[in-house]
Amino acid sequence: MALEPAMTAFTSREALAMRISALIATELDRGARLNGSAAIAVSGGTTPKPLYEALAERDLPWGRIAVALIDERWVPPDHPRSNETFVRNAFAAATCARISGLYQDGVSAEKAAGRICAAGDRPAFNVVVLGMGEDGHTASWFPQAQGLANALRSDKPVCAVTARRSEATGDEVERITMSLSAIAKAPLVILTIAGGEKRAAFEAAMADGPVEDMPVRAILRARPDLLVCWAP
Ligand SMILES: O=C(O)[C@H](O)[C@@H](O)[C@H](O)[C@H](O)COP(=O)(O)O
Repeated sequence: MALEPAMTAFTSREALAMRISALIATELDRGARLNGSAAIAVSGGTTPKPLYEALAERDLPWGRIAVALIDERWVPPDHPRSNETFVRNAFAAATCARISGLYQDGVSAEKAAGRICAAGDRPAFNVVVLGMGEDGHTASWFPQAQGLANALRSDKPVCAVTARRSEATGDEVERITMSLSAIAKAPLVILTIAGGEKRAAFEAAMADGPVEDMPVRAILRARPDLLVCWAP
């Protein structure tokens, strides 16, 4: 029987944050001890805030731990929707953490992705923390988005995607995101979701169907060992 991701249901978002921050801390501490440094790639959004805050309180060698973004809405750090600023605020307690963003002022996401790939300085991540939208997107792999196929097949660490503009929120269209190949390399891949709608979306994503319709399927199928954590 093919291995498939199993969901761990927590009684609350706080319980998820406490348990999973302990698991992540163990992985980062081990990496820092064995290799001298460790790295975690994190999603933006809102759900993971308690998890990041709990992790930032952990007693870790933060000066040797890189915290990098999985993706970025193509807005500057002073924009209210900046993932970089969300992450910097959530990890504020880890004052020595080496936090880096993806946004580059004055250039397109495509141009910045090319520069980042050429620089070749994205770390090998010990842990990746994904979120998921109710439409089945993860990272910035949006359904039917321009650039999605490339993000799912490229061997480059990051690429640009043009998401569909949300009429409701007028969300920005241009994004930069880690590729499937980069995310799937991490020893520990964690997907955190919250609420009934996202649980239903996850169940739908677990069913057969095109990756283009629910791109989270790409990582569920590439890494059926990933840890799916749900809270009400
Ligand atoms: O830029 C982003 O929004 C994130 O990187 C995105 O992939 C996020 O993980 C999902 O949209 C879920 O967001 P929530 O967890 O806030 O619902």
